Amino acid sequence: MAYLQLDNIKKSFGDTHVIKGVDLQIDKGEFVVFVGPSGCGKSTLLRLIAGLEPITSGTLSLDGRDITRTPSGKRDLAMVFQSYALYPHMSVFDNMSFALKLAKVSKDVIKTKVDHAAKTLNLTQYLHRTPKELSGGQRQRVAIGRAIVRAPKVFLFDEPLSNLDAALRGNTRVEISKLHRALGATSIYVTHDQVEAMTLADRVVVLRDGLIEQVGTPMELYDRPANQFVAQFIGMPSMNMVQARAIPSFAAQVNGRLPTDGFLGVRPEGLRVHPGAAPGAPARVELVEALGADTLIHVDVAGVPLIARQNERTPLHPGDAVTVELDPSVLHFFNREGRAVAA
Ligand SMILES: Nc1ncnc2c1ncn2[C@@H]1O[C@H](COP(=O)(O)OP(=O)(O)OP(=O)(O)O)[C@@H](O)[C@H]1O
Repeated sequence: MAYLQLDNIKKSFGDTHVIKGVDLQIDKGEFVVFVGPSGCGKSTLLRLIAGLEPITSGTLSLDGRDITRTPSGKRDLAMVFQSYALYPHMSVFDNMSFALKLAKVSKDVIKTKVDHAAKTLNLTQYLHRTPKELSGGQRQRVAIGRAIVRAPKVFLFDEPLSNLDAALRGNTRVEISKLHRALGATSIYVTHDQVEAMTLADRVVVLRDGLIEQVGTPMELYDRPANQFVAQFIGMPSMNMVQARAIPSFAAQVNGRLPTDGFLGVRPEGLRVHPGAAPGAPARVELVEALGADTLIHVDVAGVPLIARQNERTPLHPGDAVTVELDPSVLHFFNREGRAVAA
């Protein structure tokens, strides 16, 4: 049995079925990230694991113990929220030690644990401050510290970085990643952010409409998506999706390998854009987005809008006539139902 095991977990709010039967095994020490479109049930699934919502049916077990009906406080899990949920009138030290005090841990042990967590999170110099005297990133680190001192079996993170600005988000993400490497704690993390999912996760769980679409390492999902939904959800910009016969020169190139009523998927880096006429599909440039390190070129190929990414800068402009070439080594094929078929 896995360290944390979800067997056919379902959740309904009245007549609304939100989680429709989730099976998942998480190993000790794993960092698992839940992603999916808004409303797919990521937070609800996390809250079911945390015990903040009752599970309608199914079994949840942790370290060999059935905790399906165990109250939240007795599950040995710690949750870090987007909103920090710190006590505003208490110092950082008191915020971090609160749960230990409640558990009647001795003062000396509390001090050792809080000092250690503060050191790990670079918070030592702020221990006497109150939350309002801290930046957003520091507050979130206090919230994480509060979880660390409890040494829970599993850390649960619900979009912990979404209130931070882009730069702080990046820094705090790196800190969470280092922290995970240092502590090796089993973690489940809900996010909207692709970069967080790809960089933090040992495995990513892609959810849609209350069900798991695919579970895999970030690169497995990127390189071998099981279906069109995962293919287009993972990766920015999304994988280009072209009906088999929409672009004749592409159809000729993949001839026989793609179901005739299926779809060809190609990531932006799998398209090459050449100025003027060349072997490939004739196209027109719609938009050029220079991002600094790379460039996104939006093209119209036989009425199909596609996005190409290239590392070098481009002299191309909207309206230019170009040719789009497929890199045959990175193609994805999907059948009519959207399931991946062997390339
Ligand atoms: N207490 C509740 N009562 C009724 N419906 C609820 C309740 N909580 C959540 N839902 C519904 O369950 C669905 C899943 O919500 P959930 O918050 O888990 O989605 P999510 O994937 O985390 O979304 P987001 O990314 O927008 O936060 C939504 O349709 C939501 O409206």
